[in-house]
Amino acid sequence: MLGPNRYGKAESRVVRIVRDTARHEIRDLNVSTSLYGDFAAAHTHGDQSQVLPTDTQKNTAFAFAKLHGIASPEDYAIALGTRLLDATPAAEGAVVRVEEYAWDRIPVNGFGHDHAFVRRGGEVRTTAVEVTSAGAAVSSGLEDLVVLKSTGSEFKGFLRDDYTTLPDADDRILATALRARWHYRPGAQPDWTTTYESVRALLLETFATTYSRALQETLYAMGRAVLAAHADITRIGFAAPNKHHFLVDLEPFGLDNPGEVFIAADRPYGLIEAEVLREGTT
Ligand SMILES: O=c1[nH]c(=O)c2[nH]c(=O)[nH]c2[nH]1
Repeated sequence: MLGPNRYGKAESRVVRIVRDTARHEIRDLNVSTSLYGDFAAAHTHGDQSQVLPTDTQKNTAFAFAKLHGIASPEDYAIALGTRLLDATPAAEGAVVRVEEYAWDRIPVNGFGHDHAFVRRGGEVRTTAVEVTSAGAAVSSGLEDLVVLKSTGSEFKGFLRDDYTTLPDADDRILATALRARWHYRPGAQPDWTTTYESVRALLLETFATTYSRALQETLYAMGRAVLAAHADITRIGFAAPNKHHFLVDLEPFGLDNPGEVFIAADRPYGLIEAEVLREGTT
């Protein structure tokens, strides 16, 4: 038997320039769409009559960047998902995932240039919208928010067995490339961008100011801070690689090393994942 299935166009790179004035704006997105529903005939009988081609989905992503603009990734994804669902009778749902890459104006003589931009490093803003007849379920997030604190972090008192070699750490570097995704309550229509910026600021501030007994405790504190400040958000999930920094033994060179020189290991890394939910939600 055919099991669950979905199909769509992954990673359309949609760049939208707003050029109504000499001072241009840029939005740079990576857009993935998919449809699910009753597409059994396409799998069992090669019948494409209910299949809106992935090529059409891609075209719609570009057309909607022109027609609707990109006020925010969330607004754009809701509009696109609604259109794809409406256009496809067999579809029960449309899922639109967006990553946004940020560009800053290049400073020239102290002012941001009108039409020359420099890509902001690393961090990506994300959204995932699922549109069904019940409405749009929206989650938003970020990836690769790389943060480090050079003290204020320990890891000790852990379970030990025959294979444990890790010593207690009273004062270590804590670093991660954070992935976070938060879910809005059904029907919420906050200012998506203001909320994104507020959540990002709360994550950073909590990371900075919370003494960490483990990355697990830090994630939980960050999640609680977000839920406390945003009634529209029902849960937030994290994936945080523990980017280990090991103290280098400088004794062979007659040097002490009181937490000053580290080797940054890129792998393996601890991978700490957690969700924080508002009570009464699942
Ligand atoms: O914050 C941490 N959590 C762990 O679960 C763990 N395990 C480990 O080896 N180091 C760390 N650090």
